[in-house]
Amino acid sequence: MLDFKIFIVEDDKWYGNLLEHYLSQNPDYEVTLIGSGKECLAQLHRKPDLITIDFGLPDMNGEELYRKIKQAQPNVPVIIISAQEKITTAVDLLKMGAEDYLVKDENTQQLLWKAIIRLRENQSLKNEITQLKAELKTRYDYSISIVGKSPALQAVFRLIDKAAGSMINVSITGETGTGKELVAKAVHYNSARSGHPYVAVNMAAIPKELVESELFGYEKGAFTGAQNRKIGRFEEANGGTLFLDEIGEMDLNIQSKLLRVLQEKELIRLGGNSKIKLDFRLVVATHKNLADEVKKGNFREDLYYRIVGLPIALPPLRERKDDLLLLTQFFLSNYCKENKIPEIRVSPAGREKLLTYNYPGNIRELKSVIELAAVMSENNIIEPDDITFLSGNNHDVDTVLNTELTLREYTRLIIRNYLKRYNDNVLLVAEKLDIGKSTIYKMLQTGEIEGA
Ligand SMILES: Nc1ncnc2c1ncn2[C@@H]1O[C@H](COP(=O)(O)OP(=O)(O)OP(=O)(O)O)[C@@H](O)[C@H]1O
Repeated sequence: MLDFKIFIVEDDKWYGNLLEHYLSQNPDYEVTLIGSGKECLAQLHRKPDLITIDFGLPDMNGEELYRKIKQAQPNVPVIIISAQEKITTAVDLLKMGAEDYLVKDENTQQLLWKAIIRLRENQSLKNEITQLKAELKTRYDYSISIVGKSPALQAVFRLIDKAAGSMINVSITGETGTGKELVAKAVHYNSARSGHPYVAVNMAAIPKELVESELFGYEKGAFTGAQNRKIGRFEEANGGTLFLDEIGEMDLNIQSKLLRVLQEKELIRLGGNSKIKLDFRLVVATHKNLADEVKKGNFREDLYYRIVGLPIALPPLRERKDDLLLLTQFFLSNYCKENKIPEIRVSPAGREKLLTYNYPGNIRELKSVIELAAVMSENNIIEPDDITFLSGNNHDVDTVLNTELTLREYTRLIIRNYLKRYNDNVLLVAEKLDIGKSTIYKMLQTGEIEGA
């Protein structure tokens, strides 16, 4: 460990030597005794980790020296040691940011010893927090966490930059598992609001009757069971970003309340009467086409225009197959690192198989497929047999069409597939495909298709 440099500024030589001797018992401490304020300032270039100053120095008083030290080195901790017990002086210095204020008596050395230990513990916590914050930032440095080189994704990156650099609302659309939440986080953590909260609420996951209290919060006694005040999610996001996922699921009554909050930038908790000022950036996401929902009367038009802000549309994975192998590599290497196992590769035939599937669950599904394949693989190589597609539909539409079957054969393939999906329920399959049930029965009778 590097030595911890301590300056003791004390004009009483005997007392200074006492402190120096006492603190030097710790071999990690490099203690320097300094006799005056001026000399202390002259030595600051040595970058001490802590300075203790005697309040009553002959050349300048403790407060003046404190200010000068802080001007030169704002981050160095300073402990004041004083012969006088004037509370107001102590309070003033502590308010100005002094680390501690110790009164000279027979316990001073021990108190100082303890104060230094406390200080170092706090410093190591602070360092840890700074390091964690830096890590968090790289985690959301989207060029690392959002993988993809396809032109479609590059366009998304440019929009994330635009959104992060402004305060505009953002609306993200895309099928399930395309990375909507990842984009919302990237916008927040790269924006000027990154030091403030990021609050995510999934509208589809909150029971209807709880939505209002969850979003707006409530005062004690607002309704039966409201035993304490609860801060709502809007308020929690104050200063930061509120991410409303699946906004298309929000019911019309809540939509009008959200609109009011956005217009007035304030809310009243349920059962309360004081207005609370709000300031957050709204990011919404949906897998639905909101403009269509507006046409159908399911979504308020005025709210739609308020929230649409900067739209970011995420392409489905099947439309950017050039990213698929990159993502595969990314998930595989994460998997191996997390499980502390040697690198696993995908064989050329395995890669072919991965590329023929259409991934209705998009990147989330690819991740699960890859992790399962990694578990199933032998000798650190993923072969086609190790790969199982989760939706049970191994046929990418393009692949099926390229097989060039006859119409009769296509019909057979489709009916067989549906019967498998709906547990041989002929009536349901006939209804789903909008064909007569007798067509299916006939094919079953002649053995053209076989039931389960
Ligand atoms: N481009 C990408 N690079 C790396 N991982 C990604 C990428 N896109 C998505 N993922 C991963 O895929 C999973 C699903 O992403 P996310 O939850 O952001 O999708 P979503 O669109 O919000 O899904 P849903 O609509 O179902 O809520 C997550 O594990 C996420 O980390």
